[in-house]
Amino acid sequence: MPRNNSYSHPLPFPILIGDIGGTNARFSILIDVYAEPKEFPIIQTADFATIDEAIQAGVLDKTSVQPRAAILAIAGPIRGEEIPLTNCPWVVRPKAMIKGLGLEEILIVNDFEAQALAIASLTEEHREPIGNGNEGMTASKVVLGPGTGLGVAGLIHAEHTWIPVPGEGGHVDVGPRSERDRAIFPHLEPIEGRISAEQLLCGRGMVNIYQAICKADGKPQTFRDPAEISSAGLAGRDAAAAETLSLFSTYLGRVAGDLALIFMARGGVYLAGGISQKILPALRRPEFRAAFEDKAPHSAMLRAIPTYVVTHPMAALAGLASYARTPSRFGLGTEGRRWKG
Ligand SMILES: Nc1ncnc2c1ncn2[C@@H]1O[C@H](COP(=O)(O)OP(=O)(O)OP(=O)(O)O)[C@@H](O)[C@H]1O
Repeated sequence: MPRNNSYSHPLPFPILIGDIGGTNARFSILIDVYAEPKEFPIIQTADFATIDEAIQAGVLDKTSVQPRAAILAIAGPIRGEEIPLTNCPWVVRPKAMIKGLGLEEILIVNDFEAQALAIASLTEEHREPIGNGNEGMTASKVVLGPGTGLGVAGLIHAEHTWIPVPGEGGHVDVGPRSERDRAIFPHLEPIEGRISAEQLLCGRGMVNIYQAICKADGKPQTFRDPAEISSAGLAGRDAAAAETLSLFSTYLGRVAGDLALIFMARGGVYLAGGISQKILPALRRPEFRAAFEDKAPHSAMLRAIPTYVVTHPMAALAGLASYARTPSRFGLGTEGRRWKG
C-alpha cells in the first residue's frame, strides 16, 4: 500500500496543470481523479508579458471550469516568493497568482521532477525501447533530457513510493575515452577548465561537437543550427554531421550509463527532452547502447537495464496529472513550494 506521507495531502480539484518551458507553455485541467485531462493549445511564452496573463487568456478564458488549485512545473530553482524562469522573462509570484486567478492553492515543481513523475507510469505506447534490457522491473529509474539544456532527475523506488530526485546531473564532467575523442576534445571550449555533459548533450552541445569535428579535421563548418546538423546527419548527407550524431549518441550513452550506476536504475533509463525524439533513428544505432553498457566492472548489470526514448508528446503534464490524482504514490517534498490563499 502506498504510504501516507506528510507531503501527500491532496490538492482540491479541479486542478490546473502546467509545464512551462523557455519557449512553450503547455496546460491542461484535471476535473477530478477519474476524468482525462482537458488539454489547451500550446502557448508561446513570447506571446504574453506574464504567466498570469498567459493562463488567463490561454486557459481560463477558454473554459467555464474554474480551477481551485494549480501545479506548475518550471525550469529553474524554486526558492522564495518570486520565482524567475530560466530562458524566459516570466516570473511566478504564487501569492499574486492565487488572488488574480481565483485559486486556493499552488504547488510549483521543477520541470525534470515532472518528467520523473511521468516515467513512473509511462505505458508501452508512450516509450520506445532502445536495445535489450529486462522490461517491467519495479525499481529506481533515471530520466535525462537533452533540449535547450540537459535536464536530469532520478526516481527512487522505496517503501512502495516513487521519490523524484531533481538535481544538476547535466553538469557532471565528461572526458575523452577513445582515440577519436582525444583528437576532438582539444577543440571543445572548456568552461572554467572543464567540459560538462551539458556542453555536449543539448542543442548547443550538438553544435559544439560538430564544430570540434570540423576543426579537428580541418574542414569548413557548413551548419550553425542543431536541427540542420541532425537532419543532414540522419539523411547521411554530410560526414561531419553524421559523425556528430554518432558521437552525441555515444556521449549520451556514457552519461546515461553513469547515471544508471549512481541511481542503481534497474527500472530503466529514459531519454526525454525535445532532441531525443528528433534523433531517434541515430539512438537506435549501436553507439548509444554500446556506450551505455560499456561500464566495466558492471557491464553485466548495465546490459540488464532497459533504456527508452520517451515519445509521449506531453510527458511532464502526464506526470503532474498522476501526482495530482494520487499524491500518496509519490514522495514529493512540497515544503517551501506550496502556497495557500
Ligand atoms: N531536429 C532537431 N535536431 C536537433 N536539435 C534540435 C532539433 N530541433 C530543435 N533542436 C534543438 O533543441 C533545443 C530545444 O529543445 P526542446 O524542444 O526540448 O525544448 P525545451 O528545452 O524543452 O524548451 P521548451 O519546453 O521551452 O520548448 C534547442 O536547442 C533546439 O535548437
